[in-house]
Amino acid sequence: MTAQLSMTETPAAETAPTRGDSLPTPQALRQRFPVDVALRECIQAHREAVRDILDGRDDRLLVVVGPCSIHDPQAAREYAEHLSVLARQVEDRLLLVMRVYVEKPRTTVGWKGLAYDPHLDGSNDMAHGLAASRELMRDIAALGLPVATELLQPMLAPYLEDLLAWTAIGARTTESQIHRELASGLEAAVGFKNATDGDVGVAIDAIRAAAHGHRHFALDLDGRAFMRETPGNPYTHVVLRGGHGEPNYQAEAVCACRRALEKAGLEPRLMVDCSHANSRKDHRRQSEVLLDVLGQRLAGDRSLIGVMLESYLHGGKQPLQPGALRHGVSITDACLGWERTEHLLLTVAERLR
Ligand SMILES: O=C[C@H](O)[C@H](O)COP(=O)(O)O
Ligand SMILES: C=C(OP(=O)(O)O)C(=O)O
Repeated sequence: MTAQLSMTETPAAETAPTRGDSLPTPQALRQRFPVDVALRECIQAHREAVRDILDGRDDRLLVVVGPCSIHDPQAAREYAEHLSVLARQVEDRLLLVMRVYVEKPRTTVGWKGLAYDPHLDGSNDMAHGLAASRELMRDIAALGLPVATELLQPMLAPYLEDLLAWTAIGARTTESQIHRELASGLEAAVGFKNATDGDVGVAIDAIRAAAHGHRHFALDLDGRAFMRETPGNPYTHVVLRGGHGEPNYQAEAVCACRRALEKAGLEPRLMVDCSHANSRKDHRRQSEVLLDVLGQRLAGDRSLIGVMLESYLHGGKQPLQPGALRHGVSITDACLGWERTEHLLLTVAERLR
């Protein structure tokens, strides 16, 4: 049995946190990778376009598409080049927004993303990771592509939020008050995933919480703690991602979600994530999910405002073995390859015409 320690007996090693390297402030990185007036207007236009879809003023389908995670900024740039060409080809029916996910929530432990460990070797060079993340997002926005990410660590928001057109709060954090507060102050629209066990109620609660103004603990652009006052974010929606291996993209589940939103007095608008439990983690099944959702939409369900796809230059995934990585293949969840993605989105756009 372990004896209880009194406060004075607590060993120093247990109380003193380990200090690592200091990090640049959000302001320093914003100065290093600035957003000029033209780009600010472009990002503003991207946000407006997403809001118009959420408000039903624009009947295009919102498509959040891109790698499960970014581990190689060069490959992500290549992907963005392809996507920006496709975005123009389908822009009459689809609004393509690129997933630029630089943080990954893990079920237990694992690589946590470009912002944390950009060299993929456990060195956790976060100063470089933050810079690489901001620079990449800025370059992608400058290509004319709206940028989406999942905000996981609230301290990262001030480094990136001025670049975002759409943000996810993930299945593991939708129930977190801290993430709902964060969402309430974002200018980008926010999709709240249902929980990993499939519970959609927590995402509906999150929408209500984020619509409210909050006062919460935050860091300002100079890295100082302050009390942040948020106006509340009316541009939020549910993202159905399935749960515990069971999908929830079929008409019955979509209808149940729509009814639950209406019952709560909320706008019935939702996105389907074609990956994760909806594809039963088999990337090839994302096409099947997307085509089913398209069928529901064509049958008249206008609450389905968008879809999410995990897609990269090449299909599948690979283990993280530094030095032996294949170019453009995911090191987290398996993705559709570019050719299949392009064919699928051209088909969807055509059918929506
Ligand atoms: O989208 C990515 C993963 O599903 C999520 O980050 C959890 O990953 P893990 O279960 O491999 O840790
Ligand atoms: C982690 C993700 O999804 P979820 O939160 O649904 O697991 C993701 O989209 O990368």
